[in-house]
Amino acid sequence: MTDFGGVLDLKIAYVNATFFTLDKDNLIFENGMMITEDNSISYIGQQLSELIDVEQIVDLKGKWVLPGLVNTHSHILMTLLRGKGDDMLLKPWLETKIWPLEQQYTTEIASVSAQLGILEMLKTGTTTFSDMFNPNGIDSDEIMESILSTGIRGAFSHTIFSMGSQIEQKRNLVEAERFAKKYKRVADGRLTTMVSPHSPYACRTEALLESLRIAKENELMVHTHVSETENEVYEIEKRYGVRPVEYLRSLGIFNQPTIMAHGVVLNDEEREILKHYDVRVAHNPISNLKLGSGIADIVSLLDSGIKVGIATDSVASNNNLDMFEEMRVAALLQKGMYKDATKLPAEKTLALATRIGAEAIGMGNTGSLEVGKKADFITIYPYDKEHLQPISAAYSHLLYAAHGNDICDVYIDGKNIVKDRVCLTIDEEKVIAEANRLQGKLVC
Ligand SMILES: CSC[C@H]1O[C@@H](n2cnc3c(O)ncnc32)[C@H](O)[C@@H]1O
Ligand SMILES: [Zn+2]
Repeated sequence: MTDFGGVLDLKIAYVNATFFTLDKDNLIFENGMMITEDNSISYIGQQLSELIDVEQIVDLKGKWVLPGLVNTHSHILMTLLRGKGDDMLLKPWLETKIWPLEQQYTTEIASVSAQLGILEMLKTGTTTFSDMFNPNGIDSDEIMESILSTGIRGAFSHTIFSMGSQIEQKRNLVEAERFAKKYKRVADGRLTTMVSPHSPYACRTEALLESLRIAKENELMVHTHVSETENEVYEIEKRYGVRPVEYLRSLGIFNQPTIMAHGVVLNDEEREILKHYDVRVAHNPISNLKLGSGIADIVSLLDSGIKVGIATDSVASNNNLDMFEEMRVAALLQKGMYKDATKLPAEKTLALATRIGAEAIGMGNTGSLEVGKKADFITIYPYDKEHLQPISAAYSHLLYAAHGNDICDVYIDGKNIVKDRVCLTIDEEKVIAEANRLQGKLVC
């Protein structure tokens, strides 16, 4: 595979900015400085008067600098399905709209979807994401090649289903395993893989057990949809006599590091199981609202000591990939649900969308501005933005007032990927034109 840009081994100082570390101490350095070497952060703190061996100085003049956002659950190949299935509950949405549309997929549609989705992610400040690919009729090698070239960081999986025949399921598993092995460590770990059985309702027991075997043998995380709706819990109880969490636990899935998307319908006993096995939850507040699934009780998950990340799900149920919007909705929902405005305060919610989200997907080498972590960061210039005035309360503005379009620059692995709102790795005009040409081929 071609590796976008090779390894960057310059020593660079970023100066004249306010740095929000979002580390455990939530340090803020006004008039601060960050030095990066070999794609990692080697200094963060007050501006130093003497710079030793620095080869380049980047003046960030008045900008806010924060770690890149981490989207813990998405389906980037669904980006061309934006607006093609609104105002429906999950089950009919999947069965009568999304799955028939995904049957029409070609590698070209998937590839343009990936480029458009990543363009949107990058330009709204997401530097890392964890994604489940739709496996129908696509050449995942071509898709991975095009994702690699964008410069983004992520963990990808070829989703495992058992909805067709045994032969189709077998083919699906073989491809998922090949994919998981091949892309386990690409571009110095910038791209990696997970193993993704779709859900307890769309996978037979044998497919879940095979997924577990692949994850174990290759030391990979499991990423799956669990307890998204009341209907799912009812269906699984009817099929297996136990709720989804107990069913997956009984199969041994949680013996492998696991991230489950949704967790909308959980009780205290299930939260205890998740905590015991260190299962992480990807919270998709907007998708859960739009599909009428409900509101996940994030406060109880966090109180139980469970790691929670924030996520968008796909644009077919969101309908954008703006993590600023997602964070704000996540915080407001918990306040409203608990009738308690102290729930999910700004700093905590930002931590879920950065450091804690990164840890939840096993990529703890990013997500905060700390010495030794990857140089993945984003900037905002607040001074010319009326909705970020007065500038006094930065954490508050980042959560309650900012939006994705405020992002000015994006750096990943120390490389400048977005500069003054222009993406340097994707031909924006071409991707948008291709997306508009191809979307007409998807009909349902
Ligand atoms: C594109 S990857 C795998 C598979 O997941 C389906 N999907 C997308 N969003 C959801 C969701 O919220 N719950 C369950 N399944 C979902 C998608 O259609 C793909 O087939
Ligand atoms: Zn999903």
